[in-house]
Amino acid sequence: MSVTDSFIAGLPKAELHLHIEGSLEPELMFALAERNGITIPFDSVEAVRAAYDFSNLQDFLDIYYAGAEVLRTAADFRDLAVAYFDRAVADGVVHAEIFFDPQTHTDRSIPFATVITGLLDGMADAEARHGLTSKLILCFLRHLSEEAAFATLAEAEPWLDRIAGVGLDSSEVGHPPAKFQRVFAAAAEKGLKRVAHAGEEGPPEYVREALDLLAIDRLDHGNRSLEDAALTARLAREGMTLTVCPLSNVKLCNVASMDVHPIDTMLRQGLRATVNSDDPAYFGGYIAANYQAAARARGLSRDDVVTLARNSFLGSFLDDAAVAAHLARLDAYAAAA
Ligand SMILES: Nc1ncnc2[nH]cnc12
Ligand SMILES: [Zn+2]
Repeated sequence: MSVTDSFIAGLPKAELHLHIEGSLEPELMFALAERNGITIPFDSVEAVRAAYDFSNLQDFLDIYYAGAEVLRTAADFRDLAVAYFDRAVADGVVHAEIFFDPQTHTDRSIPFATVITGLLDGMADAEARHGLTSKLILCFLRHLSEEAAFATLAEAEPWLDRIAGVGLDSSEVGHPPAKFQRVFAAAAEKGLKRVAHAGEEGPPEYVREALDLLAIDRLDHGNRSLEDAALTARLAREGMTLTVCPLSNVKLCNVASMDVHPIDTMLRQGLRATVNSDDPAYFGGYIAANYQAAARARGLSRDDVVTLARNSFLGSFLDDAAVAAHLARLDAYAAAA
């Protein structure tokens, strides 16, 4: 059976790959710039959107880090998170595990505590108003040094009971997972989960390093794993969750067009693929738009999109009872809709 946009929007789902700084819409960017007395190098919201034309990951990252300049106070981080959660709820998200990049802020002298207290406030607001649960994943910027990552982990120490895991993002090629093996081991010793971007632009070898050297619990993107049949078989065998981001892949030119996106190939090869929005303010759509675009272009069935949503709960860091409760609600939705 073909799948409708409204079925997708109402489908209970978890979002597992979302950079909170990447949910900064141009309207909020202007509002925060004004509130904080900052001048930004754009005349209008339309001019900002027009600048979002990327030919690779680095093109995007340059603009994304510049955009984050307007985030200064705990209220800014709270407002950013509240705006994301409001949009996510409208897209059927019932649980979100969100990335934040503390180094983007601490390197501008914004205290770690300012960032995290604002985000935690926004998370509490989403749970109170919408019943949406969420977890935080602290990402190390891989273009920076191992030493800087260790310093960030040390700064996070007072907050570790409110951080579910660590991740690895930013410029992939030239910064292999091996560079962060020791800091990931230290994070594991502190009881933190581990995820890493790998195989977005980098080769399958980076995915192997993420598995073998970082002992990841989840693989962010992972698209280029498909170039290596043995690696693909291993990911399927090990039940590794891939957090795939279709609109991001097209916008960053990692996939030529949605018509050739490999999301259906991933499912057919037995990979536990999920669909996510990555940096929705920059890539043209939130999670439902990602499901819808991929479903339309690749002819996904209703069962396929239910499988993607099921995978999002199975791949989450929720406990078994919470996962079971979400799966029961998902099954009830699929049976009734
Ligand atoms: N898609 C992406 N890849 C790597 N780092 C990122 N930071 C924000 N979005 C990212
Ligand atoms: Zn990402």
